[in-house]
Amino acid sequence: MFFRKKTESVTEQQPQQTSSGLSPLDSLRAKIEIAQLPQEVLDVIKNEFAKLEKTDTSVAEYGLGFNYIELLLSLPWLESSRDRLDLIRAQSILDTRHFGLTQVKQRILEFLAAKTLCSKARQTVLIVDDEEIARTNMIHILTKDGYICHGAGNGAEAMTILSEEEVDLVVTDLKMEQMDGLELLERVNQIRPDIPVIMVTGFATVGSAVDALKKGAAHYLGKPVNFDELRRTVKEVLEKKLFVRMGKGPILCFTGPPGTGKTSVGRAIAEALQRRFIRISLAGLRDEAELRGHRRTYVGALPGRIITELKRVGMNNPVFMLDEIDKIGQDFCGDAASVLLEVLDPEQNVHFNDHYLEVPFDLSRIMFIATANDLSKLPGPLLDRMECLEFTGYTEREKVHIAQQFILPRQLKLTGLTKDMVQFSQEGLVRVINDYTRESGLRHLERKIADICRKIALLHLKTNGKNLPILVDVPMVSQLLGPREFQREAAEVEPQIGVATGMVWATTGGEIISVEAALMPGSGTLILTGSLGEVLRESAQTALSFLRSQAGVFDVSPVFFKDTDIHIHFPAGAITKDGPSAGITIFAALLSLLTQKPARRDVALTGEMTLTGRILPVKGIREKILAAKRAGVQLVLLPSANQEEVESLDTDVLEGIRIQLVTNADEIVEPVFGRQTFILAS
Ligand SMILES: Nc1ncnc2c1ncn2[C@@H]1O[C@H](COP(=O)(O)OP(=O)(O)OP(=O)(O)O)[C@@H](O)[C@H]1O
Repeated sequence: MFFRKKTESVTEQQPQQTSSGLSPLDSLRAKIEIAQLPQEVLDVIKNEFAKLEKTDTSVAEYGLGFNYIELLLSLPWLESSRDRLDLIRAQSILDTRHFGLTQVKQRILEFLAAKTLCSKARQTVLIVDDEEIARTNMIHILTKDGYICHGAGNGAEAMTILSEEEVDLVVTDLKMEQMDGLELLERVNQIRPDIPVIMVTGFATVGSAVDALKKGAAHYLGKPVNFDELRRTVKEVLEKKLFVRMGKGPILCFTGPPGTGKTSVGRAIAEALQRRFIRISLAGLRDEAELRGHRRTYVGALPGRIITELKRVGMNNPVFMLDEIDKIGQDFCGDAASVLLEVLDPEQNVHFNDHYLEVPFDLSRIMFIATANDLSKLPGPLLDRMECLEFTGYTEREKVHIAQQFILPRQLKLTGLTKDMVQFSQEGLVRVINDYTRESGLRHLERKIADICRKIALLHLKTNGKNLPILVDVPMVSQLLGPREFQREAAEVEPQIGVATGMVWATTGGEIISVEAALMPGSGTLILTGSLGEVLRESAQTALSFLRSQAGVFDVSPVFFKDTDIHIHFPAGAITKDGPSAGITIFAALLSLLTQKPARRDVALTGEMTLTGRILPVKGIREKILAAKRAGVQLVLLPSANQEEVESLDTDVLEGIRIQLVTNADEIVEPVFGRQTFILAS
C-alpha cells in the first residue's frame, strides 16, 4: 500500500502504479515538469516535492503533501476563457431568457459596454534603454503586438514622458547614465504606483533581480532580451492591469424577493460573456475558513469554497455568484465584511490568500455578483462597495406571461410532454397563481406547474394517450392540485372590531398583516406580541399616545387607558416585523377598538405616524401594492409623500386597486370606517 495507518482513506484511493506504469511519485514529477504555472507557484511545488521525496510513504505528511501538490497543479492559475463582448448578442440572451426586468437589463448592458470599451482601448508601453538598437527592437516588437510605444534613453527622459503621456507599463534597462533603472523604479512607485515596471538588464545577477523585485518591479528579464519572453511578460503584466481596471467600480448586487430572477439573470450574463458560471450560497456561513480554507497543519484541512469551485470549473475568470450575502450566519466567526471585501475588492483580491494554498491566488479576473434579499442586513463598508440592482415582484399579468412563455415550455420538456398533449387556459394559470401560491416571485408557481405536468404525464400514460390534448382550466386545476392553499384573506373576511389590515415589506416581498387590538381590565399597560422589532414597538407607543392626546377629536373616552391594559398583536409570527411603516395601521386598529366600530378589512394601510398624527413616507410601495392585490384588497391608503413613487408605477401594478394618499391620521377615518361612522370633533 502507498499510504498506511493514519491516512487510510487516502491510501485506498492512491494506486501503487499509475496506468502509465510510473509510480505515483514519478507520475507527479512528470506532471510538474510539463506544468505551465506562474513561477512562484512552481517554486512552491518544487520545494514541496523535494520534501516529499525525502518523506517515508507510510507517514501522514506524505499523503498530505501529495494531495497539496496535486491541488496546486490542478488549479486554473493561468487558464481564462476569452470574453465575448458582443452587446447585441448579450441583449438577445437576456431578452430571450427573461421577460420584463427592463431596468436591470439596461444596467447590465451598460456595465458590459463599459467593459467592452475598456478592453478595446490600446495600452501604452514606455521603453527605457540607453542602447538605441535594443530600444528600437523592443519598440518594434511591441508595436507589432498592438501596443502604443514610447522610447526614452534614460530615467530622466522617461520621467518627462511620464509627466506628459498616459502610460500603462514601463520596461526599463537597469544600468543607464543620468538616472538608472532602480532610481526610475523608485520614482515611478512614488508618483504613479499603478504603473508596473519590468526591469531588463545585461548584468543579471540574483542579487540585482532580488533588489529590483524588492523595490516593487513587476518582473525581471535578462539581456539579451528574448523577444518571446518579453512579449509574454508584457502581455501577462498588462492583462493583469486591465483586469484590475475592468474589475474596478462597484460590484453588482442583485436584491429582491426570492424567485424574481436574480440567479437566472446571473447565469444569462455568464452565457452572454461565454464565461463559466459558479454559484455558492453564503446563507448560514459560520466560519471564515469555509471561504478561505484551513491551514494545512489542521487535520482534514481543505481549501475554501472559492478555490474549490475554481478548480471545478477549470477557469480563473468565471461569473461567480455569491448568493444570499445578507444571510451570513449571525454567529460568524471573524469579520464577515472584511473577508468579503477581500474577496470582492479588485484592489485586494489580486492576492487572495486561501489558508490551505499558502500561495496567493489572483481573483481579480472573476466577475463577482452578489445577491441579497434584505440590504439592511449588510455591513456598511460592504454596501458602500456595491451597486444594487433591484428585482421587484411580478404582477399577476406578468406571472401569467412568464408562465406561458418560459416556465411552461421548460416544465413540459422536463416531463416529456408537448404543446399538443397539454394546454393551459389563461384562467387556469390565474387560478394556480392566486389559489396555490402567495409570493412576489415565481418559485412556487414553477413548482406547482411542474406538479401539474407530472400529474398529467401519469394521466396520459394511464389512459394510453386518450383524451388528448388535456386542457388545464379552472376545474382541472382544482382536480389536480386539490383544495386551494391560499385565500384572498382581505376580501373574504368580515370587518371586525379592533382589527385593521396593514402592508409590510419583508425579505420575501410585500406581505399583508392584520393588526389586532384588545382591551381588558388592568393598570394602563401596553402589551405587544408577534415577532416585533424595537422600532415597531415604538410605533405602537406613538400611535397610542397620539390617540390619548387627541381622545376628544376622535370621540373616545379621555381616560380609556386608566384602568385597562391594551394588547396589540401581529399574527403571522413567522414574518419578522420591524420598521415604522405599521404606525398608521396600529392607529386604525386602536381607533376601531376604542370606538367599537369595525374597520374595513379590504382597505390596507401603510405609513409611519408621528406623535402629532402626521403620516410619513415609507419604502417598498410597489411590493406592498402587489401584496395587497394578491390578498384582494380594494383600497390602499399611502402617505402623500410617496406620491411620486406611486405615479412612477406601471399601470399594470395599479390596475384593479384604488390608491388614496393621506397626510394626517384623521384622513384614514372615512375610508376605513365609512362615511359618518363617527363624528370627529372639530
Ligand atoms: N423575468 C423572468 N422571465 C422569465 N423567467 C423568470 C423571470 N424571473 C424569474 N424567472 C424564473 O423563475 C425561476 C426562479 O428564478 P431565480 O432562481 O433566478 O430566482 P432568484 O431571484 O435567484 O431567487 P432566490 O432569491 O430564492 O435565489 C427561474 O426558473 C427563472 O428562470
